[in-house]
Amino acid sequence: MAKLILVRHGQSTWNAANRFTGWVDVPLNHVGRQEAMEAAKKISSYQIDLCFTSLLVRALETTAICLTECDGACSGKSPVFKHDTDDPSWHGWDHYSGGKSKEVPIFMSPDLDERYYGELQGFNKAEMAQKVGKDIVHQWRRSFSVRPPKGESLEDTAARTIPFFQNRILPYLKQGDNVLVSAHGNSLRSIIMYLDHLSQEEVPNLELATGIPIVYDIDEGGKFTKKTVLK
Ligand SMILES: O=C(O)[C@@H](CO)OP(=O)(O)O
Repeated sequence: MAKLILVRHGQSTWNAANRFTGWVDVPLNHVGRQEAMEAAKKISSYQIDLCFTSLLVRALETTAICLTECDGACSGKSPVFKHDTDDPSWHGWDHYSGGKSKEVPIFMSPDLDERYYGELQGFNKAEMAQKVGKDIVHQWRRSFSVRPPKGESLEDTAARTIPFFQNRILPYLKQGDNVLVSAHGNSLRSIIMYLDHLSQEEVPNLELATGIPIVYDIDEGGKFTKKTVLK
């Protein structure tokens, strides 16, 4: 029985300022780092075999804190961020060989990045609601198929996150590995929509808190048998 642990990054500076963030690469604030430390404690009994994260620093920081701020999660192994060794500007792996017994590899992918918020990025959410109306802003933020101006809908986001989940993450779960995924409110909402079989009408009500791990049990056939929210 494998575990899939999904965690939305801790509070970022722009979560705290109530600004549309999307692909703007803002870091965690103090509260976010504390939340990530709490998440680390909550997942410490799971013995994580590998990790996937987006490329955005708030998810990378959350990953690093989750895998270093508790004794259990890495079972004495080193967490190692895996960069693209085909990139000619990359250097550094020549004299290191890792492997499952020594490290917890962390794979980074833009497919797990937050939904792109287009022209809304940087604007305050409450001020935008006053300007264009609460209902329109709610549609932009939570509907499945409505796109924010020049941005991605949740449907667009799902078109990259779900194939990534099926092709890159699920094979590890099927072979019994425990996998941590550190990502974002909407990239994770799209994955949870798929895992929980939520309809387009149900998904607007799905909200994810920062830094709260969600654990799924998966059997050998890749069937999801249980979901636990570690509040
Ligand atoms: O601004 C964003 O990128 C996201 C997540 O913080 O916001 P929302 O919850 O409004 O989709």
